[in-house]
Amino acid sequence: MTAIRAVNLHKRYAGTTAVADLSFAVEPGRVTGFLGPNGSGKSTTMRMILGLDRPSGGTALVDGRPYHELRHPLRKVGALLDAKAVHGGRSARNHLLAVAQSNGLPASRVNEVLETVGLREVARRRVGGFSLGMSQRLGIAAALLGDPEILIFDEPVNGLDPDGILWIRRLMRRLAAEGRTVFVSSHLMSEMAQTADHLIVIGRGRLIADTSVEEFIGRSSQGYVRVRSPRLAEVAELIRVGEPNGDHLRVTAMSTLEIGTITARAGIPLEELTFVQPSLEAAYMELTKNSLEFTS
Ligand SMILES: Nc1ncnc2c1ncn2[C@@H]1O[C@H](COP(=O)(O)OP(=O)(O)OP(=O)(O)O)[C@@H](O)[C@H]1O
Repeated sequence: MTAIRAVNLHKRYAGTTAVADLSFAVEPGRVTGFLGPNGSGKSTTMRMILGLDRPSGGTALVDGRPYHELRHPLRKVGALLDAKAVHGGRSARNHLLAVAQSNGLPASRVNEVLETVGLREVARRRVGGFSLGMSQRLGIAAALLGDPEILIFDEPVNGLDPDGILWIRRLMRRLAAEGRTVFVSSHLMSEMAQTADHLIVIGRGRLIADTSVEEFIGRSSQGYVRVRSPRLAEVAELIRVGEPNGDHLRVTAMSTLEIGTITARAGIPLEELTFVQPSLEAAYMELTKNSLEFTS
């Protein structure tokens, strides 16, 4: 059963289209990365899934229903959107107790989730004094309170130190291994490559790719050969398949050996003949380059 489904989702704010005709499905038992540059509409989409924003068109379904029709929403879906959006005067424990009580969840869950996120020792401290990493952990504790099948995390590693990042990655992998649905946004390909099984990539509110991470890596690891020569025009004419790119040629249809053999036979000197394996980040930049809100 598909856990989250967006069908022709659309969101317009005055003067801005934040999400445009967006359709995708998020399946259980894996981590699905929701990837896109800043301002591409990830938070808006997540807010529509969670019933916090009303779509201008289309629908967002959680377990086959709009969020507001779920009988026990927190038992179905837990979310971390903005970690700092909690009452700073309360202790971590009281914050979680308030969430549990107002949602008909047993108070016994509070200690369990405090333990899971490693905040037991600081449970009585005021949330207002928490670091960003501690706040993220608290937000995740709140998301886990109802022991939900579906988890939605918006940029959970933003601003965390390496320990915190590793911890969140492991937690997400564990939740998915338990058969839960994990839908997590990020603007960093490198982060998603290490955490996600599947990717939904958007740019300017539109779907760019819906693919497994494996496939994405496979597709983007084709590479090309960079050729530089003081007689570049002659090289281009000889090999015919090179694409001029500034002071060099980019060749995808020939190997370094083929190019080297042809140019050696013609007696043309080369300054450079390199096989370039693009990084995942580079592949992602290439994919989204036309959909950046601002380019520097
Ligand atoms: N309440 C709002 N009113 C007006 N415009 C908004 C509002 N919320 C978002 N937007 C606009 O909608 C677009 C998408 O924003 P959104 O926050 O969903 O993107 P994002 O991918 O989550 O970005 P980021 O990674 O920077 O959080 C942006 O152009 C943003 O300025």
